Amino acid sequence: MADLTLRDVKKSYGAVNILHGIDLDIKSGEFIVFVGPSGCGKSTLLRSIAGLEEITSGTLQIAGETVNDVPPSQRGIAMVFQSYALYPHMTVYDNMAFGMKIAKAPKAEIDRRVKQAADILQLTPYLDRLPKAMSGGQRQRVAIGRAIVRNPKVFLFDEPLSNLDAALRVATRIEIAKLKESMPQTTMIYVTHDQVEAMTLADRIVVLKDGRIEQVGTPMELYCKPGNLFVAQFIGSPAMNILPVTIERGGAPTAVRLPSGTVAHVPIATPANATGTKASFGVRPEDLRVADDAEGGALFEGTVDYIEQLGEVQLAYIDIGRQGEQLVAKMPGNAEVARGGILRLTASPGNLHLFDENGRTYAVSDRAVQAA
Ligand SMILES: Nc1ncnc2c1ncn2[C@@H]1O[C@H](COP(=O)(O)OP(=O)(O)OP(=O)(O)O)[C@@H](O)[C@H]1O
Repeated sequence: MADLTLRDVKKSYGAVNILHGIDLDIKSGEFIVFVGPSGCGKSTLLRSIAGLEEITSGTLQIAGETVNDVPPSQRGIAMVFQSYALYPHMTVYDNMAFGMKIAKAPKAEIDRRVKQAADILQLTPYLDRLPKAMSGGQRQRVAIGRAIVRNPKVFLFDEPLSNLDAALRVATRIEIAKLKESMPQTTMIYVTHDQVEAMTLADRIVVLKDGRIEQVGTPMELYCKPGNLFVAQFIGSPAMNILPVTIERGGAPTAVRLPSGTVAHVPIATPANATGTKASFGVRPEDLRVADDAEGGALFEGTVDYIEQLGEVQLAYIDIGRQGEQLVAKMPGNAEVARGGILRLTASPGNLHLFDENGRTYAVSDRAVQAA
């Protein structure tokens, strides 16, 4: 059981600032995932929590205790790395027992904990094997087992699945989700590049960019209500379509002029003085559908430039504007879409997004939705 509190945490390497004042509250037992583009500081933040990096300023508390100056081994944390970091000459059992042996724990207690962890991770048949006689997925389970044995308050994972092939990633991801269920008291923090891991494992996702937090929220909050353009385009695959628009009339709903010249009524409230300003209009590829003739005006009309057929779905790249604007639409794999054909597309008003000149979301209000 451990809450974590980060207050104005900064980290520099020499003159280079990497983390610019991170404020974050993590509740005991939460599964938190850090995501963000390469180099944004995810690993640095995780390693700072672990104590493997010393923070330059700010406060880091674990279970109410300020741990800025507490060495990693005394923080009650365990970390699982991408590279497994197993001892090649030791059996699975000895790898898992090693930390407790060093800590001079009683033999019977070590044995009980190793066997319990092996049971959770289905490693019991492999306890006498050496790591080289195991698959990548099994080795990563040993690395996780070694961390479980230490009974940590906080479990840290640094891209633990990125060395595994696609099928093993899926299987091990499910193992980690089940592991979380079997350890509901343990706080877990997980760094990944993988959207699916972030969406499926996280209670809350922390989106980082250039050493700053862009947004913290549940996976569905980030997907449905991204706070800004960056989060809107970072969460979801393929990325949300973004088009430059002008606000024709602020209010609720808001009238926006699309690049094609079409005026769309978006059920999002904007202030009256937004009239005439530039904005960004967003719609996710999966929210676009072919407009029904009976439905009246389509939002977009364009020529299919390219199609990527993925089986279950196909991605249609559609030229829609005079300035070369292109939309991606995710459509059923069996939909009749032809390269060079004309498509008329629309989306439910509730699935439209609007961002101000600075990239911040104009929030959907109930009043605006009713008015649309
Ligand atoms: N020891 C170091 N000395 C100097 N700069 C460093 C050091 N470690 C990391 N950095 C820099 O800090 C920045 C953040 O690195 P970090 O590894 O935390 O990013 P990340 O978000 O985890 O990236 P990735 O997703 O590629 O692993 C990068 O610009 C990196 O070059």
